[in-house]
Amino acid sequence: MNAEIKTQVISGKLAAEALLSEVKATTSELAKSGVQPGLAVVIVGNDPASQVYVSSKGKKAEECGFLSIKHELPEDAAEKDLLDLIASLNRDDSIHGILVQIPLPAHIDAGKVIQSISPQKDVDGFHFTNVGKLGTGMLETAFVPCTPAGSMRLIEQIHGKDLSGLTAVVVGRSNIVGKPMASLLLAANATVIIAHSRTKNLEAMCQQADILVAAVGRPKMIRADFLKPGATVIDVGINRVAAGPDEKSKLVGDVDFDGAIDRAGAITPVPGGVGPMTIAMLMSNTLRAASLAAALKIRTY
Ligand SMILES: NC(=O)C1=CN([C@@H]2O[C@H](COP(=O)(O)OP(=O)(O)OC[C@H]3O[C@@H](n4cnc5c(N)ncnc54)[C@H](OP(=O)(O)O)[C@@H]3O)[C@@H](O)[C@H]2O)C=CC1
Ligand SMILES: Nc1nc(=O)c2c([nH]1)NC[C@@H]1CN(c3ccc(C(=O)N[C@@H](CCC(=O)O)C(=O)O)cc3)C=[N+]21
Repeated sequence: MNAEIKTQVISGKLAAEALLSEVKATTSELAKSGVQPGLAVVIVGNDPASQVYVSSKGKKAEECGFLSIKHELPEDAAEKDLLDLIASLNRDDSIHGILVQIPLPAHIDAGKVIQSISPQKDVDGFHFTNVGKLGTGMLETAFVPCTPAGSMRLIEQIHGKDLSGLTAVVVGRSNIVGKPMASLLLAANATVIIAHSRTKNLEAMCQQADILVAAVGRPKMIRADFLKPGATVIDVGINRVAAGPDEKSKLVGDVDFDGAIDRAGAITPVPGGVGPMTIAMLMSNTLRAASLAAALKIRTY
């Protein structure tokens, strides 16, 4: 390890445990007034990676004391069946959060499905209403996408809530990670650069970053020489790669962790970084949805 830089490995696992224990405590408080948060997770098809994520979301929801419901639709389910299911979950008072696992099969219009979820139950923060609130800085009432929200909490551990004067580079511009991440960094006063596949000289761009967020989906693409010494590196990438001829596949991020650790000031590992925070934020968003729904039941006069 570099003698001059003492690199901090940011544990998303620990931060997620801390957040989940807060969620559990607030859930027990809410139970006293007869409210139990309910999360419905919908999965279409049997992609093995999606199955793993969905069951871990269900397990965490139960651990938090939530009502946890899973709906599994076959790969060839009609779009209308999925829309009908969402309509019934929208009407169901015991369900406060609805998550439709992405990706969906190609014959289903994912955009249409996402927009059919009630914005008040959109714990993924993908509905236009929530995207618009985030984009216009109305964070008090928005549901913020879980991965960027979780990443912000990890950044907060290093830099606090106010990122004034810091340059943040987000590599990736997807609607579920890159763009909302950039909006949150901007809302926290960072100067934000969004890089993507058409960016010229990515390496020089990344070297500007006091905070670098990698959300690309390319294993170990961000190397040590992309980093400004001492930078905070948030690795969102989850890439399953072959480990060896007879070994099981393993997970790697978008950052070359072993190289980057000698140059970064702080860095998230994969696994054990952003991933667990994503799931913890989903629980936090579901609790928030349940609390807001309960508050709205109180008479105004
Ligand atoms: N930890 C977690 O909880 C989560 C992790 N992920 C992971 O994060 C990663 C990104 O996910 P997601 O945003 O959905 O992915 P997308 O594939 O939707 O987006 C990838 C982005 O990276 C950009 N990109 C691709 N190649 C390059 C390149 N060579 N140079 C610069 N930019 C490039 C693309 O640019 P362009 O727009 O020009 O095509 C695009 O904006 C994946 O590994 C995914 O598995 C995702 C969600 C949650
Ligand atoms: N509607 C929707 N919302 C999502 O939030 C959503 C989605 N669809 N589709 C897929 C992506 C991906 N995603 C992850 C969540 C947790 C981990 C996670 O916990 N990862 C563990 C490792 C898990 C493992 O070993 O496979 C870790 O990084 O330590 C990873 C990825 C949520 N996504």
